[in-house]
Formats: sequence, C-alpha cells, structure tokens
Amino acid sequence: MSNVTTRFFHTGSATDPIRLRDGGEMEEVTLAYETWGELNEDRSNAILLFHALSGSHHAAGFNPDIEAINGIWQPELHEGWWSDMIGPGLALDTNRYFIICANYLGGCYGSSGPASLDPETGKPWGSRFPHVTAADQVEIQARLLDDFGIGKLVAVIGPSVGGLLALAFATRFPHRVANVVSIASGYKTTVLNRLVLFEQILAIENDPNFNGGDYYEGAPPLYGLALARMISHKTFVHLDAIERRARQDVVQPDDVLAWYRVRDQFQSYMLHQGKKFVKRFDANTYLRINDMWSRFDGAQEGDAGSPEDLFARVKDAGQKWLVFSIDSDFCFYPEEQTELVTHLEKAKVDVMHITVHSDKGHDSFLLEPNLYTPHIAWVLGRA
Ligand SMILES: CC(=O)SCCNC(=O)CCNC(=O)[C@H](O)C(C)(C)COP(=O)(O)OP(=O)(O)OC[C@H]1O[C@@H](n2cnc3c(N)ncnc32)[C@H](O)[C@@H]1OP(=O)(O)O
Ligand SMILES: N[C@@H](CCO)C(=O)O
Repeated sequence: MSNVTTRFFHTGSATDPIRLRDGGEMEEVTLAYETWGELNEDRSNAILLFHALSGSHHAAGFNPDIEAINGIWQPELHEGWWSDMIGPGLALDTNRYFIICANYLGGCYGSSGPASLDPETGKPWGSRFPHVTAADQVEIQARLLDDFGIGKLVAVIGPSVGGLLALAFATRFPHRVANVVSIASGYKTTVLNRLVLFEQILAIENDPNFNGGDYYEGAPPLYGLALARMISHKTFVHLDAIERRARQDVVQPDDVLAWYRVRDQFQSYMLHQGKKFVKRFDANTYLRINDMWSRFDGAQEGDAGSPEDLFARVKDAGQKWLVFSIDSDFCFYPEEQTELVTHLEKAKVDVMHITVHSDKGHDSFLLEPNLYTPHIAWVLGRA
C-alpha cells in the first residue's frame, strides 16, 4: 500500500451547531480521515471502518503526517494498524471498494478533541470538551458519508470499540448499510468491563498533573495515562501471551514510573507498554472514549425500547451480519460477544458467527488479520 495522507471533514456552524446527546454543543467539528480505493460512479462501493480504542484513522499504508500528541515520531502511528486487511486483492480490496476510516470525535489524531483548539478561545478544549456517545459518533460520520454523496454502504466494519460503533451505525441507519462486521466486540458493556474502565479513569484523574483535564499548559498526566494503559493492556493481550512476550533481555531495571522500580521482566514489559502509549495518546481523549465505551448499551444508543425493537429494524432492513468472537478475549468476554449473536438470531437476522481460536487474546485482530480475512472477503464478495 502506498503513502496515504490525512484528509479533514468540517461540519457545523454558529447557526447550525452540532448538538450532542449529553447536551454539549459544538459550532464546528473536524474529523480526520483517510480513504483507500476509488468511489465508483454511483457511490455504491463504500465501506466505513471504525477504529478501536487507541487506534486512529490511519488503518493502512504509510502516513507521514500523523502527528503524535507530543510531536515525537512514533513508528506505530505511521504504519497502518490493518495494512494486511486493506489493499489491492486483500479482503478489503481497494480495486473494488472505497474504504473510509475516520478518527472519532474526541480523538487526538486530528479530529476535534480535548487537545484540539476551541475556535472560540483559541486554546485547547481540555475539560470543556463535551462528552460524546456512540450515537453522536455515528451521526457525525453519517455527515461525512453525506458529504461524499454516499447513500448506502456495502459494509460497516469495526473491531473492539469500533464494533460498538458499527452496531450503533447499523441500528441508527439500518437502510444505509448492507453488511455489518463486528469483531471482538459486543452488544452492551458489562459491569465487569465498566469496573475495569473505572479503574483507568481513577488512574488518570488522580494524577497530580491532571488539573481537572486542563493540563495542556503544563506537564501532562503521563503517570496516570501510563497506568490506565497498563490496566487495559492486560485485557488486550492474553495473559499467557504476556509471559511469552515479556523478554528478559530488554528488562530496564533502572526504569521507574514515579516511585516504583521494576522487579522482573513482566513488570518491565508492562511499564514499557505504559510509557510507549503516553507518547502517542492524550489522557482526556482516553477519558472521553472510555466514557463512551463504559455506557454503551445497544438499545439506548439506537433509541430503541429493547434489543428486540432494535434488531427488528435490522431484520426489516435485510442487513447481513458477520460476528467474530475470540475465544481468548479478556477485553470483550466471549459471552459478551455471543450476547450480540443471540439478539441477532432471535430477531432472525442473517448472521454468521465465527469463533476465532487464538492464543493472542483481544488484540488478535491486530496481530493475525489472516484469521479474519477469508470470512470478511467471502461476506463482502457476496454483496
Ligand atoms: C483497531 C485499532 O484501532 S487498534 C490500533 C491501536 N494500535 C495498537 O494498539 C498498537 C499497539 N499494540 C498493542 O497495543 C498490542 O500490544 C499489540 C498486541 C497490537 C502488539 O503490541 P506491541 O507493543 O507491538 O508488541 P508487544 O506487546 O509484544 O510488545 C513488544 C514491545 O515490548 C518490549 N518488551 C518486551 N519485553 C520487555 C521487557 N521485559 N521490558 C521492557 N520492554 C519489553 C519490546 O522490546 C517491544 O518494544 P517496542 O514496542 O518498543 O518495539
Ligand atoms: N489495543 C487496541 C485494541 C483495544 O481495543 C487499542 O489500543 O486500540
């Protein structure tokens, strides 16, 4: 895949502000996004991809212009997170499809977010950046599709938190999408997941530099954000995988996070993940997306009275679903993922459920896309 560059979509105005479901209002919203492939003449070959928690719009190829939050070059930012999935002849075949991926609202990779400048003050939004729900996210991205003149999508695809957004899009705009691919995601965030996310909120908000979210003129809450990542990372990678991945030869014994000196390769590995993460991510963005994820309930996001009501509209629209669950997932537990399948089956929606057997855990979709490509290619091929 050749170089790609970030594009920007602007929407909203003083007379037509973006109204968010929690009451927030924004006069102008910017979405950073990338596209791959060509939109055909009747605009009928588009696929909308939703990225996960800390991902960006840069899903494939090499993008030289993604700026990390601290302005330091981060290799993992410039390489697409799904380059093995998107490209000529790949599952998301750019010879056939036009793929779009946007950095979600509240993000820190170019879309409007807490670290971006409030047009009214010329200063970073910080604590004043509004809370954004999954429904808000897909309403904004539907505007991006309108701007392209795209009516109905071939598919929406989302892994992890992106899978929640794919569900929200498919149920809020049931007639605007033919196929839905949900990967390692679910229907409703469980109490356990909300508690894990709550610990991450506490880690960030109790950082001495947090300053209520208004830290951009001083030292950022790196300790809290690193700790939040360390809490979450254990859910992204299968616990056995951590033992395999934590190498002895790169232990950094003098490495400390605040006051703590690592004692073994496992602590050193986890500390490294935290320290690596804070170079590319913003704490306020983490809190906004964490909040969106924590409160996710498919029926609520779709303004439906029940899952039955919600999926009845999916059935009526004739959507086809492909749901992947990962048997070693500690982030979206398999039972969370199968709950989605159960609702779809009860509504008699055309759904194919694939359980991926992987020793990698939740991030299997990042590390071994080859386990997913044949099924996705088949589903899209029948479109
Ligand atoms: C769909 C989306 O939008 S998601 C896109 C978001 N992108 C990501 O999440 C990418 C970041 N990756 C991850 O978070 C996931 O861990 C994975 C599973 C995708 C792989 O992460 P990686 O960090 O690439 O691999 P891994 O978890 O094995 O860690 C390897 C790193 O740990 C280091 N390491 C290994 N053992 C130790 C140790 N004992 N002490 C210190 N460092 C260690 C390695 O040197 C390596 O360092 P590097 O990352 O600087 O090269
Ligand atoms: N590890 C990936 C997937 C988590 O959902 C991320 O940080 O976005």
